[in-house]
Amino acid sequence: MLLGTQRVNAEGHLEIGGCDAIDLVKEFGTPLYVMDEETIRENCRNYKAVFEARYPKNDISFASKAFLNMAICKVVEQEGLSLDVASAGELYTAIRAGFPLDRVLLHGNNKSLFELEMAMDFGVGCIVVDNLLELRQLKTLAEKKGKTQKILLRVTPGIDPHTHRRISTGQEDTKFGLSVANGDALEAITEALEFAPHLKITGIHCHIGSQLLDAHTHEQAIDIMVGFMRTIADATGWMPEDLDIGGGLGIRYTEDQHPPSYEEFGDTLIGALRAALEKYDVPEPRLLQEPGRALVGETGTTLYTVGVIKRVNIPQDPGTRTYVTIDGGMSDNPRPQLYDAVYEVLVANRMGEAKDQEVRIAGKHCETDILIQSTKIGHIETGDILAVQSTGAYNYVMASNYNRFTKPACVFVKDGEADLVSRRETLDDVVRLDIIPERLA
Ligand SMILES: Cc1ncc(COP(=O)(O)O)c(C=O)c1O
Ligand SMILES: N[C@@H](CCCC[NH3+])C(=O)O
Repeated sequence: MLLGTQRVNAEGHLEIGGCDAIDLVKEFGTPLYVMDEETIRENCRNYKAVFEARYPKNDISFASKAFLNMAICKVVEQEGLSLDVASAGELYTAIRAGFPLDRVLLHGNNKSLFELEMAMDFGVGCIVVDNLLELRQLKTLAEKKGKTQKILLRVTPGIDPHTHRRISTGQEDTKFGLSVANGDALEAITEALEFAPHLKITGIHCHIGSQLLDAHTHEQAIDIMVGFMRTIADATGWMPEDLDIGGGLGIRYTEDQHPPSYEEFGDTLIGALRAALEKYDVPEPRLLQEPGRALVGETGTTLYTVGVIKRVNIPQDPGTRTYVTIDGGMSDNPRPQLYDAVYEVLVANRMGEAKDQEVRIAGKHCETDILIQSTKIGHIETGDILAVQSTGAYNYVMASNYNRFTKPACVFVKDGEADLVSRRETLDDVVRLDIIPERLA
């Protein structure tokens, strides 16, 4: 499977964004996160175009938790998307990149007073309120500052999206949002309306889960959310103007995964929305979405250098297993450990070869950090370059310094050019926050 601008060039090497992966390794080293800028841009444009064609009253925010640095803020801004941030750090990145803050939404299930105040002081367009404590704190802050803050209320539609349990958020038993079913959400909305003019609630939000490989749960969520809009209007006389259905569309990590195309997803969502608007007699809201993974996931490739190759005996047939060890692991991609995530791998310097041996790809941490349990590749030697695909979402942003590894560099490739957008950490970076107190010196 080749994704985005990935190609095999005349040397039999993997090429991304017109750049030979082996040249990238020579220039930037490994592990290396390579992001295919043209495909990110195309994805932003296509996703937007799909919804604009089907339901013009809409706005798409990129969920920056999936991939964030200052360079992506520029790309997202240039492509006309809004930005969803979920912490002071994500917000600060947007601020430092000069992202228009009226196009930023702030999320978080336990926002600190510092985060709320920062958002208000910098003029963040919308704060997605998760709970009553936050609602009341925000009202007090807005009153003190003499400002009107736009908000959405995050609600729990009470449906299980059937994805990995650690990335399911739409069910009743969740730390996120307030329940539609037990009346908590309606109570909070009634209170929010009383907080005018300090708070201006414009609508409701839900996010049901991530890496969803069909649109069925989104359809259910839309029905519940629009039904809830009717309930709100009947109970309070106020009809929400905004309906935010979060993100969640899945991507291809392996060839056998078949998420809906943007078009299919758009058809299903807008079909469900129109049906629900009619069913509950609700006027057209502005439809907001926050895709993360679907815009960047398939655009990332991580390059690693192969080190130790070890054959070990195992009790079962055929009796041996080959461990191919890379120069990274769970510190640059914790997803296999956290979510049993699966990945495909290419040998970037031997692209045309028959895949005739089964191997296990292991990391170099003091853990059994297996990146890929079992995969077929061709001939492999120490020094070869492995390219793990679909690492554009929740990899770079989830990297850690476990075992005091230095975090890898990240490059954007486009039209044969490669630009460093986040440099590799140095050993000095690893100790830069350490302090030896005087009594230990
Ligand atoms: C509130 C919210 N919005 C958007 C997203 C983006 O999700 P995804 O990357 O699955 O599109 C998430 C993460 O799952 C989220 O929690
Ligand atoms: N980090 C998760 C996704 C979390 C979604 C954010 N709400 C993953 O890698 O799949």
